[in-house]
Amino acid sequence: MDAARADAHAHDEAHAHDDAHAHDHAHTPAHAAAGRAGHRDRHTSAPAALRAEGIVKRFGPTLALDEVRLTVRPGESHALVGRNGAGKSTLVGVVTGLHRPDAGEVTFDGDPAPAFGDTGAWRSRIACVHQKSMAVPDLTVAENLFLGDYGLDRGRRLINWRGLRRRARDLLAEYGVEVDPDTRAKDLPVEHRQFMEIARALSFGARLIVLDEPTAQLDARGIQRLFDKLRELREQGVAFLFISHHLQEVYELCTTVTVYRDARHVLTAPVAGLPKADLVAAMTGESAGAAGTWHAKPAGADSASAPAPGPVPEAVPGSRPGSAPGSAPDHRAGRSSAGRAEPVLTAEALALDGEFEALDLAVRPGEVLGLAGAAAIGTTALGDTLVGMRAATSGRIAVRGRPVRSGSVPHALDAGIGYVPEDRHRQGLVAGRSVAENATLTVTDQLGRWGAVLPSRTREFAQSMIESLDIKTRGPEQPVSGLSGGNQQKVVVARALARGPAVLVALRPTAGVDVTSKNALLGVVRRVADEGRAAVIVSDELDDLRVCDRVLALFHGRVVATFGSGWSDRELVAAMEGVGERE
Ligand SMILES: Nc1ncnc2c1ncn2[C@@H]1O[C@H](COP(=O)(O)OP(=O)(O)OP(=O)(O)O)[C@@H](O)[C@H]1O
Repeated sequence: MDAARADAHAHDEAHAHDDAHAHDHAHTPAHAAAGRAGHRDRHTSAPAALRAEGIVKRFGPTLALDEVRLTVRPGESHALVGRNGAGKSTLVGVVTGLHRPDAGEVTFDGDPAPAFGDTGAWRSRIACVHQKSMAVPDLTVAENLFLGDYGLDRGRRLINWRGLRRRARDLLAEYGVEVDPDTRAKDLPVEHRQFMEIARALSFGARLIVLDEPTAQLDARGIQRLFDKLRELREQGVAFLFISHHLQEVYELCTTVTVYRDARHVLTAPVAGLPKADLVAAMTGESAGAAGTWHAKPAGADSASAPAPGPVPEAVPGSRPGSAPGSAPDHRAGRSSAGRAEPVLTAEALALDGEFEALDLAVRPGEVLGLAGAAAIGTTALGDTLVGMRAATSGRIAVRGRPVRSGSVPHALDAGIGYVPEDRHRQGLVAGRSVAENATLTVTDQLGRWGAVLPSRTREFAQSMIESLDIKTRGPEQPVSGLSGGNQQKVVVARALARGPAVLVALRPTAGVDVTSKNALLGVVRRVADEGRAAVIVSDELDDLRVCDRVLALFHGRVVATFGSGWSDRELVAAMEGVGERE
């Protein structure tokens, strides 16, 4: 057992016996707030808002939860963290009445959980605000708030629309949510949609809300407003279970953290005083490696300075428009000659009306270019345009000097542009198909003669991807729908790499990916460039951008600043927020 593991083990031991033990140390502001709000703490034996004990859940041969436990106190912000596939979503499914556990017990405020299938009773106990909207897009906020609950009209055939709107306004006001009840859900910014769903949950009586990666689609200001709102509600005794891969957010918002690893509970501890390295060690079972030192050595130095950049999976033979990893005589050739070499990807006067203004780009061999900016202000549209998802209003794109037809994904693929889309559910994966089939979707023409896909080649190729990207799956044959969210994202990246692209364009590639896999994925992107190809990362995640050699910050569809690799978080964030000064 190494030191870190021993450390994590010590934590396990310290906290394994009784979750409540962790709370002995947790006299945090939240607990004080809960006390002020009239909520008894454990010393006056208040029952837990949620207690799950000995939960077991299997999906076929997969043991997703192995006798895990979780206790959330009234008015507490409790983080549940763990690597992709650790069992977090499955636990949420169990405690929200979505999955029936194979064993174990769930109680709310000391009462047994409602009967399986009694949705009304479950939602008066607990609600989950998902990453993806659960609202009906074409209905207004008021209609969504009271969907399936026309209580004010019970016994009447007609819905009292005016009453509904008034009640919606009262409800939103009660929780301090400033959203117009007449807005259609599809027109709401993500942040307001989340507020609406929180208000809806509270209106059913729930005092415990699960937030599943709530900040995934918010910009920095949106995150602050969300956190302010959550703190305010916590003061009123509302408890939160916060699922996140952003550990700094766990430290900022939560008072207690529980870690699951490989379907098991490994740690529950107060957040204050828990070193981040210990938390990561508990998640991974090993000591945390140095992260984020992508540019530790000057350009042209040996690439060994980057943290654990796993090997880029071998692309399917004969499939690569880009240079083959093995064929690049000098793996660092790209970076060292980045200034001179012909660009791999160019865009000239590229523009898309309403999204971004005419801009020029040149990404050279060995270079990772970052396009930084919130999704809402043109960066996603720019990424989509580079990969053919959207047709530019004007301008040209070329790969190694060869023009690429605008607005055609197949043409972009043939030209050597590999694409990691942002929304893996909509654009990334075919749910019913296996990991192997999904990973090779872009190369089926290379996997057998005359269009026949040879299962053995598909499997072999998928297996190498599974190993290189550390995809947690039962094997290449498992349907992707059975993978955890983060592991699905890795399959999307595998698919983009399958063709050995000349340039890899990745939109927020690490969204939903755990802390260790994030480094592995970014390492793969880095290596694509180090092998003499090129990469573009479109993101507002600072960790994604750290791997870039050059970052262009966009604000309202315009490049407002350019950074080399030595930027500080503050100056890059300021540029993305439109208040930067560096050009
Ligand atoms: N519907 C399902 N069918 C089969 N296996 C499943 C299903 N849902 C989850 N699993 C398996 O259960 C395990 C736990 O998955 P879960 O989604 O709970 O992980 P997670 O911790 O939420 O991961 P992530 O951070 O990637 O979302 C994984 O091995 C996953 O493959």
